Amino acid sequence: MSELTLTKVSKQFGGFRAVEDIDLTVAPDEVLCLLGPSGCGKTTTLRMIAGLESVSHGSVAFGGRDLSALPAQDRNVAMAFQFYALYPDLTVEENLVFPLAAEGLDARERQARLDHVASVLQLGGVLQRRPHELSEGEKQRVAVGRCIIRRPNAFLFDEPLSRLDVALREDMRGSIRRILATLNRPTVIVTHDQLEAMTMGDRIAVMRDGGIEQVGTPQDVFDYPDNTFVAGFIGTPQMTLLDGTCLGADDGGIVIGTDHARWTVPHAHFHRRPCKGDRLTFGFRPRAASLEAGALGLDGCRLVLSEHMGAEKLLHFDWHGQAVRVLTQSRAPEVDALRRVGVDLRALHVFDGDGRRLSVKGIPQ
Ligand SMILES: Nc1ncnc2c1ncn2[C@@H]1O[C@H](COP(=O)(O)OP(=O)(O)OP(=O)(O)O)[C@@H](O)[C@H]1O
Repeated sequence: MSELTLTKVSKQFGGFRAVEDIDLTVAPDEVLCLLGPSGCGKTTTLRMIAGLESVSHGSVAFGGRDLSALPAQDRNVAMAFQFYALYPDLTVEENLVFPLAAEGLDARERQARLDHVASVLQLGGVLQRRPHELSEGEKQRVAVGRCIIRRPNAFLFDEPLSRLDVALREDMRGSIRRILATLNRPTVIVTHDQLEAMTMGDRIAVMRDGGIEQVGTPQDVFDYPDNTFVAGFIGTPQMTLLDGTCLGADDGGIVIGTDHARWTVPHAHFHRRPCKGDRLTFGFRPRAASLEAGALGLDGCRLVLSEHMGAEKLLHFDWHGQAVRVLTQSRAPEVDALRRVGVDLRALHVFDGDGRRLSVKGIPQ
């Protein structure tokens, strides 16, 4: 099976550049999630892969063969905007084999494909039912079946689970993931839901303003965001990001801080060392911060708001005009109470003045 490759792909709508110079490779056995805020170019990228939108520059290729000039129907790519869209008057079986109508397959091959899809998706018991007689999960599986029965070169999904309620979404994330793993075709899923991207993607491409900010495994993108955009976008609750500067160096390492605090961070923490006077951004996840001691201490944090999040509380502090978030199981202080927030140095992310990561990968989280 062939990999999907995008090389320097751009899309121009009149004077507006919706997608700019995107490079991506999706392996045959891989699920890649395009994740990003509204309007960043995810759907446009997917439509260019499908051939529903022409590329302004660059190429889309399968197994090294450039398909950029081919119309959608000649690309043999399955695109599902939603996993829904079943024909209400047809049975499950008829819905499933419908996409094969134009393929000119003989009856035996059609039956073999149907049997395979019904067994992979566990639909054998409902083949003679109509959509209104199905549960939501079964409808979803039929819709997936309609995509996979054609055995396309690649699968493209746009916000596949967005119409489902929360419980079903959770359930379907797992089952679709398992189904996709058996298909051995490059798969691209567009989503603005990071949990969906984290759970369904082998890798995530984080997009912003038509470009790709970072591509990596869910773990990598979460643990080692390349820049402050990815750091702030990935992870709920959001990473705390504080403005500061490099104050110089001493025997222990690089001294970083603000007007209100200074900390020495060992040289080994940096893959690129900042210079004295450089603007920096420091980041840490709310779960890595606590009201106990930590090498990196923020004295005088004033509690603004405490939110219950099940077993934990999310505490919103104001630290000299900067927002600091702490996720804790401890009792919340009173509003306006002053507390010291502590952060383990190993959990500290440091970015330069342009928002690019300076701290090394490999710091235990
Ligand atoms: N046919 C078009 N003509 C002009 N501009 C377009 C066209 N299609 C998309 N755009 C613009 O291109 C940008 C990217 O759109 P796109 O739909 O790819 O974003 P998206 O990341 O999928 O967003 P969402 O999550 O809201 O669907 C947006 O600013 C959009 O308004």
